[in-house]
Amino acid sequence: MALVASAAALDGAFDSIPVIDIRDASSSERRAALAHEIRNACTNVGFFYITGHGIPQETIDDLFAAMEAYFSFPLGTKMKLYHKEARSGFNGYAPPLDSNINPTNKGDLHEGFRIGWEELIPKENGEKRANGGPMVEANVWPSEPTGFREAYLNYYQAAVGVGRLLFRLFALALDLPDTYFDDKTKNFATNMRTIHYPPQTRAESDGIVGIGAHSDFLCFTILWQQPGIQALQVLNSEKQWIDATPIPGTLVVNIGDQLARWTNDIFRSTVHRATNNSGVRRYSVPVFFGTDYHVDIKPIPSCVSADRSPKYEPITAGEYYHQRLQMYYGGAPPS
Ligand SMILES: O=C(O)CCC(=O)C(=O)O
Ligand SMILES: [Fe+2]
Repeated sequence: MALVASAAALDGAFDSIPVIDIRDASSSERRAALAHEIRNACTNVGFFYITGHGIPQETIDDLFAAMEAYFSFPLGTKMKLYHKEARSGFNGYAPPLDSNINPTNKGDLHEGFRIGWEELIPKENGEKRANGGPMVEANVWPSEPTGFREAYLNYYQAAVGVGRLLFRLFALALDLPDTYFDDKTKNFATNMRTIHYPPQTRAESDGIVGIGAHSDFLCFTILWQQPGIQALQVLNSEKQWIDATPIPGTLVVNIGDQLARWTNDIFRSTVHRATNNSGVRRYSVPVFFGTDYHVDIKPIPSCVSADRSPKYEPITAGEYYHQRLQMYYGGAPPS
C-alpha cells in the first residue's frame, strides 16, 4: 500500500508499544521486512522498542556509574557547569525545575547533564569537526568523577551508530533511497542528556511532574531507561496514557516533531511524559538526533497526495530547533 494510504488507514489508538529486533539490519532480505515493521510503528504509534541494538552492556553500565556518581554531588558542585552560565549553549548541567516543558505545569522535577558530539581522542592537526555549525555546541566536563567524559562519550558514540542505522531504516520505511539522510546528517546534530529524577514526593496535582507532557522536537530520540522503574507514558489518540514499561536489553525509539513535519504527520511525533513515583531515584538517557543546520524540512513527496496536502511551512532544521529549545530551556542563544 502506498505510504499516504497506509497512514490514512491507521488511527493511533494503540494500547501497546511494538518491539522491533534490528539485529540483522544489514542483511538485504531482513531490511525490507524491518523497514515495513518500522513504518507500521511510526505511522501508528510513533514509539517502538529496539532489541539487538548492539550497544555493549558494559558501555551502559559505565555510563550509569558515571551519572549516578555525578548526580550525587552537592548542588553547588554541579552548578559550576550550569548551562546558563557556562557559555556552552545548552550543554552542561541543568538543576531540578530548570525546565518546564509543558507550560500548564509548574516545573519538571529532574536534573540533567547534556553533551554533544566530540571525539574521545581529538584528531591531530586540529580538525575537530567539519563545520559543525550552530547546532553543535562545545561540551563542558566536570573534573569528577574520574572517567566521566570517557563513559559519556563512549555511550554517545555507540548511540550515534544506532542512530545512523535508524536514519537508513526510516528512509526505507518512507520509500526513499536508504542514503537519503546521509548528506543531511554530516555534522552530528546529536545531543545526549542524562537525566536524574528524584523520587516524586509532591502529588502530580501540584503541577510538578518528572517531565511534563511533550513531544520531542528533533527527528527522533533513542532512550535508555532504567530497568525496573515504570515512569514513562505515551499518549494514544484516545487520550489514554500507555505505559512504556522498561524492557531489559531494549532501547526506546520515538519520532520527534522534525520528522513528523518532514513526513507531513505520517510518522507520528507522540506526546509522552514521565513521573517517578517509585520511591527511589530514576535515571534515563535520551539521545536526540537532528540534521544539519541548513537542511530544509519540507514534506517529502511520498507523504503528500491530493487528499493530504502539506500541513507545515518549510523551515530550516536549525531555525526550528532553536525556536523550540529556547522556548523550553531559555538560556543564552548559541553563537
Ligand atoms: O525520562 C524519560 O523516560 C523521558 C525523557 C524525555 O521524554 C525527554 O527527555 O524528552
Ligand atoms: Fe521526550
